[in-house]
Amino acid sequence: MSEALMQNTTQQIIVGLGERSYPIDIGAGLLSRTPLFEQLPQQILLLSNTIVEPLYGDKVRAQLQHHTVVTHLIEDGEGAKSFANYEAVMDTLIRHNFNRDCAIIALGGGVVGDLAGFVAATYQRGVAFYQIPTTLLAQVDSSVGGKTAINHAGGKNLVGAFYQPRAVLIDTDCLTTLNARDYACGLAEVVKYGIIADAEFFAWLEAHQNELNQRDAAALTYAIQRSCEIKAEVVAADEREQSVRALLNLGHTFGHAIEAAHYESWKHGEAVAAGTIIAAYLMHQQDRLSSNDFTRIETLLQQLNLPVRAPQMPLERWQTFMQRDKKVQAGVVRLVLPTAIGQACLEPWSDWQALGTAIAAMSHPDAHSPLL
Ligand SMILES: NC(=O)c1ccc[n+]([C@@H]2O[C@H](COP(=O)([O-])OP(=O)(O)OC[C@H]3O[C@@H](n4cnc5c(N)ncnc54)[C@H](O)[C@@H]3O)[C@@H](O)[C@H]2O)c1
Ligand SMILES: O=C(O)C(=O)C[C@@H](O)[C@H](O)[C@H](O)COP(=O)(O)O
Ligand SMILES: [Zn+2]
Repeated sequence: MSEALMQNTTQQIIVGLGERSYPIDIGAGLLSRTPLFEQLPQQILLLSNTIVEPLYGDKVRAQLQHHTVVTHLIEDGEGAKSFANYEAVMDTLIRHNFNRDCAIIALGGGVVGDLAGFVAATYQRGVAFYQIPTTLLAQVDSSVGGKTAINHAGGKNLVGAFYQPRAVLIDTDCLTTLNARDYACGLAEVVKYGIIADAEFFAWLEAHQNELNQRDAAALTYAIQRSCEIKAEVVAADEREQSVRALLNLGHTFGHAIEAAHYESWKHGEAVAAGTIIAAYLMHQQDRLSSNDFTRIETLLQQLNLPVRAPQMPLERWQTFMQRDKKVQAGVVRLVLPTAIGQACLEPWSDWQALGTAIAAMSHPDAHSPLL
């Protein structure tokens, strides 16, 4: 048992959604805790992938010995958030006669969590859902807030549902096995919270970038905790993205276009980092973000091993994907735009010329992760 668990240093954050409120527990070694979750039903589907299950599957199943557990594994990678896997998981549930009082536990990163959540939202019109996120990105972002989805060839997350988990269990020890690129991806979403909501947190990230890059346990736990606090607060205020929740999409309108065009070579966090720079540059160009703040954003992302230039694509290609963004209203793209560190707004944007200039300035033919 890890020292943190023995000292009982679990942090708990509540996502306040009335009767659908749920806890996020954060700590080292939590996978060895009994029970993993309160009031789990008898039938459990453990959804994981071929990378994560060999690492942590036994630990989870060891805590579920009094339950009937069926494990379903999907392949690794963004491509697994697919209609084919959605159907395959449904087949497993039906083949094993899972009833509506079953539970689905997601063990993995954002891909596993998003697919598991969408299955949980729709199997027999909705069954209990639990998240055990194992990437930094999933721990700070995707496991919290109930956005679930699969991808379509026409774009990211185009088919999905808002469906909240019953609980989220974050074992920070899982991050020891994560590769450097996926670790950096999580930091992109952490930086996002600083930019949209908390200038002090952003300054803390600048001051602690060395510790974060070295995965220092204390720094990492604080970064996860603060990120989850911000996300929980935003989701509680606007569960279905009618207003303030849209800010969590900073960099994503551009980022999703990059991902959709380059699923093989760009990971979500990397695309979000490059998208954030485009949004920041656009505001800087319009004199609505100071050059000091623009430079701070660019520098921090670089220091955290994230790309700060997007791949080059014709403007029409950007436009095709961006027009499918879920924030589009009456055909007009709405962008999340940083106006200062700690502050952002959501704005309709129809000036494609200015957008094209910003995209071109922040794109590069050799753009890719600095860790490649
Ligand atoms: N629902 C939301 O609110 C939300 C938020 C952000 C991102 N997302 C989605 O999440 C996905 C990205 O998530 P991600 O970055 O976790 O990607 P991912 O799920 O593909 O995981 C990244 C890689 O890490 C591996 N992995 C996972 N845990 C590991 C561990 N502990 N040790 C070693 N390897 C491990 C995975 O097998 C994969 O190869 C995207 O599809 C994105 O759209 C959703
Ligand atoms: O929780 C949210 O709200 C977010 O936007 C979080 C994002 O980091 C995440 O990538 C989300 O899946 C994007 O959602 P989408 O609605 O743009 O598909
Ligand atoms: Zn994201």
